[in-house]
Amino acid sequence: MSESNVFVLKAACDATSGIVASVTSYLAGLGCYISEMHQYDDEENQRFFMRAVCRIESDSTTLEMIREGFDAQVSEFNMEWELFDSAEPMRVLLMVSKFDHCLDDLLYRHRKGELPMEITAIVSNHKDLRPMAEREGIRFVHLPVTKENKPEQEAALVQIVEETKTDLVVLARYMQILSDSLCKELHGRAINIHHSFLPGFKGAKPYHQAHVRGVKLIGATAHYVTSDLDEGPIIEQSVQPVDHSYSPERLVAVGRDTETVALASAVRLHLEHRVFMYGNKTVVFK
Ligand SMILES: Nc1nc2c(c(=O)[nH]1)N[C@@H](CN(C=O)c1ccc(C(=O)N[C@@H](CCC(=O)O)C(=O)O)cc1)CN2
Repeated sequence: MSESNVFVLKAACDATSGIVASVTSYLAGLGCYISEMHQYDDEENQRFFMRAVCRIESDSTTLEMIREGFDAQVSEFNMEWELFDSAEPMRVLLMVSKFDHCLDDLLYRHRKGELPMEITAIVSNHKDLRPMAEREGIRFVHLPVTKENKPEQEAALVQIVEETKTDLVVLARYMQILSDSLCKELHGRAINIHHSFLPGFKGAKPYHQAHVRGVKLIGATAHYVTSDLDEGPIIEQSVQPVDHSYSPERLVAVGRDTETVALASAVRLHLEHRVFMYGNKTVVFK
């Protein structure tokens, strides 16, 4: 794929002075124009984060050259960094069970060009949504999961992730709990949508819990998947006001909207390299 002249730099290191000056002078020296820049200094943990969108304006500079010289430039900072070519959309595998609203929404936004991604496959533990995938001309893989075949089916999923060079797995209402080993394999590259405003109402039936509790707000939470169910670093949340007159069914209907909004936003933020995982939290440059 042709290299574009636009790239995104993500970097993090222990906080100290001179980081921004060192990075921006290096990029300017190579004829790069910085069109967008965010930085955050976590004073509590002395950790520094930055994201820059840059355009190469020099004909003699390539992204590979920038990568090759970067470590030497920032060696004093022991920096974790990555450069992403904006012409290379992330490769994304979507997982779903029976509820179709999040998958449908992501496919619509992708069709409208809102989500810069290559969809590598749609994987489901049920056959119900195969027609939705086929309508879009996307490979559909049915991997039914039982307690007995879970390791085998998860191994099949990992093989698909590897053979399709998938960068990100999105659990768009996939209702099976991923094993610890799969969570480790997909660390930092699997996003789940939980149908409640975490930390409230974990587990498979949050709307009924919300109704019983009589909440006045319901919502959804998009988070990175970890072995601890519904405990992963939160990327995005969305809420809607409700009241005593809402039946569980109406709560589910309103909840669907919060799920699609939260998940689409979280996926877009990840695709645009705007999210840093940091302990069990995130830093997000919107
Ligand atoms: N390792 C993780 N796996 C998954 C997570 C996660 O946070 N960590 N999130 C879930 C999604 N989810 C809530 O958002 C969720 C899905 C399913 C269940 C559950 O209890 N499932 C039962 C089976 C239900 C069924 O077959 O329909 C189970 O797996 O025994 C709880 C929460 C996705 N995976």
